[in-house]
Amino acid sequence: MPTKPEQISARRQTWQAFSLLRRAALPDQHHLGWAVMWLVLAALLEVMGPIMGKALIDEHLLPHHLDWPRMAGLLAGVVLTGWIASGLRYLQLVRLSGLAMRSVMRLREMVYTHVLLLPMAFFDRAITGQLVSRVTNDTEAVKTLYIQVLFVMLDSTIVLIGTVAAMAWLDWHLMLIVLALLPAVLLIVWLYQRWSAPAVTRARALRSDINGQMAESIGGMSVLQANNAEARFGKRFAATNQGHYTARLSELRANAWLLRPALDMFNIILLAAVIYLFGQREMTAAEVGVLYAFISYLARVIEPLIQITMQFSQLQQSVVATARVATLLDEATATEHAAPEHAAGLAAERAAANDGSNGNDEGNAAAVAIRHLNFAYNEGQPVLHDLSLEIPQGAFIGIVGHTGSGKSTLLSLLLRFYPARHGSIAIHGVPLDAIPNDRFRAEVGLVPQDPFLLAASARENIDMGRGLSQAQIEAAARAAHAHDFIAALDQGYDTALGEGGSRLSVGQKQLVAIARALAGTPRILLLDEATSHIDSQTEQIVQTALDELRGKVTVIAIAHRLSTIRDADRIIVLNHGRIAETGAHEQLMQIDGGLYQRLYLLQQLAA
Ligand SMILES: Nc1ncnc2c1ncn2[C@@H]1O[C@H](COP(=O)(O)OP(=O)(O)OP(=O)(O)O)[C@@H](O)[C@H]1O
Repeated sequence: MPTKPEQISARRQTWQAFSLLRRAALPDQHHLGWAVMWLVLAALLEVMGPIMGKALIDEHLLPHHLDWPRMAGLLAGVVLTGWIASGLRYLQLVRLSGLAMRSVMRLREMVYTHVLLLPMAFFDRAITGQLVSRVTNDTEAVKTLYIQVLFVMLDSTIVLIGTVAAMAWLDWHLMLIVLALLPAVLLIVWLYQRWSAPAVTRARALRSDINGQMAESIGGMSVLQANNAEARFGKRFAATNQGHYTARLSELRANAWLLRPALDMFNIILLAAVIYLFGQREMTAAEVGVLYAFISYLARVIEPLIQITMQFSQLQQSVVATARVATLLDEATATEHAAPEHAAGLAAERAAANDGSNGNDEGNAAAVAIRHLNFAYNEGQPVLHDLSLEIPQGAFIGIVGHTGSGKSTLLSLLLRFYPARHGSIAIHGVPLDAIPNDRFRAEVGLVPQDPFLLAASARENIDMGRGLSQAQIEAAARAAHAHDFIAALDQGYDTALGEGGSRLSVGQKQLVAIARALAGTPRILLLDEATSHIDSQTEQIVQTALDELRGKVTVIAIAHRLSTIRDADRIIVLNHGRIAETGAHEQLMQIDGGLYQRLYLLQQLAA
């Protein structure tokens, strides 16, 4: 029989979830073994209690056979088995909870580290909220899977099997009658789940809406308040919140009106049936003990059945969530460029080449050499066409062009965010993909359009975990003209800058971002529209900082504001992914009707 695709995917998800579960718990394997052993022992002891109770009643109380030491032994047995079982359950829970928590911790670390290594292309299609939810909520599902689902199921199954076996040993006729009535429990739980499932799904969806609305409102608070939309948003939130409340209420109603009463009623019916059947028999002394044991066992049969059935929907949800984490972990990470040995090999090759003075050594090579570069994000939609470009070391290069002309794409390729498959890019004479990651990141600095400051101190924002000395941090801040305003903050470099650097002005944030890039002493500095959001005065400061870098650092700056790159050694004008014009400002202004001239005049007019 052919297998349906959804069956395959459900099976694949289950397989993915359980293999991830195993991977996360691998270092704790021995705890798992102990937890199962405590669980089995506790269940067996719990089954033994009523058997000893029965012996006490049958052999001593009813026949008035007062063998005190044996009676005390049996009584102690009843009490002790219960106590020891509780103790073992505690031990099992400690082992299991520890294992589950550590598995979640390990998984979170795995997911976070993996996300950090993913290629930029992945983030083009990723949704931030969903990724965060993978790291926080979905990894938590692993804990649920261990503690709530698998162990409750295992526990309930062991208790059920043990209890049914004990009942069969006591009176197998009666056991069969009890078993015959049990499918009714399954029917009740099934009905409950049918009734409550829509409410559970609705409540879950609405809870995620509540989180979403809250995040959206906080993120866009300025727009929200500026548009006087507080009341409207408040109303929308209240409606969602009310919906969530109603859904939770229906879920609880299903529990209160159907599940509990029906099960209690069923318990009573079962009890009545057992008592009635005993009533039909000739009551011997032995029968009283069996009756006591049977009554003790009844609850232990129904409860595990409810637990097992109730866990199924939880199991399904946890498997789906865990499989989502597994899929994320299966995403291929960005290429790890040139392993250290390879890098050492390259360095040796280059040294040998230098000795031979072939003229293409790092010292003389262009800072950036691009040859016949073609690039498309999506097959068939080229963004860059046959681009060739040579940038000498220490030059200041401006890149301009209309929106969508490919400026940021070129920068992304220089930053190795995407692989350049057609054509080549070399930095200081070495092809991009032959430069080891660490060296590449040290050599190329980036100042993005959005400075992205951490909710940390000015020092930490410049250092970015590189362990730089105060002198290095200060030198970078001075070079970026950020030192004076940082030193004037109440705690200087140790001042917390607030979330997203909220304590600083937009221009100041950008200067901190420049300091951060310079702190790594890059040989090439890339600026992606770093001046587009700042005032003219700060732009002047940035220009001065860039001027001071001339000859020392190769600067490649994309700028919408042409004043930023007016003084560049060379300006490259991109048009639909091709180099349309190139030259210094004065040269480009000579081209009548040229793209640069038009862009410049338009900006002059606007100013
Ligand atoms: N991640 C991406 N996935 C698919 N297409 C993209 C992606 N980024 C940019 N593009 C497309 O590539 C083309 C060039 O975009 P790019 O961002 O490089 O232009 P730009 O010159 O930097 O524009 P702007 O000045 O507006 O930033 C555009 O058509 C854009 O739609």
